[in-house]
Amino acid sequence: MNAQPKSTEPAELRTAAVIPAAGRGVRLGPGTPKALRALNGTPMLVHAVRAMARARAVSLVVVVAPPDGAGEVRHLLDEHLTHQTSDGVDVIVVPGGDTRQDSVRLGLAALPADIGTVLVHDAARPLVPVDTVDAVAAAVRDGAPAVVPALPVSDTIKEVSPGVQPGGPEPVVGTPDRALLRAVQTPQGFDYGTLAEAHERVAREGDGATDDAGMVERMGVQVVVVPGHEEAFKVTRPLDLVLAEAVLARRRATDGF
Ligand SMILES: Nc1ccn([C@@H]2O[C@H](COP(=O)(O)OP(=O)(O)OP(=O)(O)O)[C@@H](O)[C@H]2O)c(=O)n1
Ligand SMILES: C[C@](O)(CO)[C@H](O)COP(=O)(O)O
Repeated sequence: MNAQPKSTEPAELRTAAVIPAAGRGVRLGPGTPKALRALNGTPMLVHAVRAMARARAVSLVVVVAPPDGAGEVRHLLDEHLTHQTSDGVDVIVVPGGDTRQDSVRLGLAALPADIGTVLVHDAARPLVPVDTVDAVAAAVRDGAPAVVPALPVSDTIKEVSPGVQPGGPEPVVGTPDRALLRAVQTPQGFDYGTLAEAHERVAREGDGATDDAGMVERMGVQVVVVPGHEEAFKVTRPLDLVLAEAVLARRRATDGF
């Protein structure tokens, strides 16, 4: 558990985390919604909530549950989180939507009026280290309206045009300079007003993005990158579960939790 005291941020400028957890996890395969699947016996979502609650700045966590599963998620969190394991942070649960974007928007709508900074964090990135969360929150609080943690890419990336036949060979149209590419993670941190406006615009105009920062970029707001962490990877496919359980086993062996 983090021994550092919680931030002394004035009440009118509190920081909240919104955790979209309403996805099915189609790429992981059939079964329980992804966020509710267990990693070493504990639901992925519980790991994610603890990771956010441990951050110094965070004083409220909003979990966005599968649309028909808010009651089950509330029950599960009550079962797994004690005052100690949630670092005394309030955790509220709201139902989500059909897309990640809808779910984040519904999470933002549940925030009280005294939130100045929002961290949006995938339930599917359950092992993000607290230092990464703190670094994102600190960058927002230091004045950046939009902050994303990211890592350099290790593969060479090709841009393709659609193949003539689905599943057939795809013509390569370019090879971007790898040194300038970053693989983006969460939590992504925002000034509340900036993110709320971006989501309102997208809902109105219907042009989505695969991450929240992408919506803010479209408004012409400068997004900045801070270092991400290998352990903040997204659990997307079955092999990611194997890696996540190995990371947890290593943490248990080295840190005792
Ligand atoms: N309608 C949705 C879809 C996704 N998410 C959340 O957004 C995060 C990142 O999404 P992803 O990893 O793509 O999850 P899924 O959409 O569940 O995965 P898949 O595309 O394989 O179904 C996850 O925590 C997921 O629960 C959400 O809250 N609401
Ligand atoms: C937000 C995100 O995790 C940043 O990498 C990612 O864009 C989510 O994408 P997905 O389509 O939900 O996997």
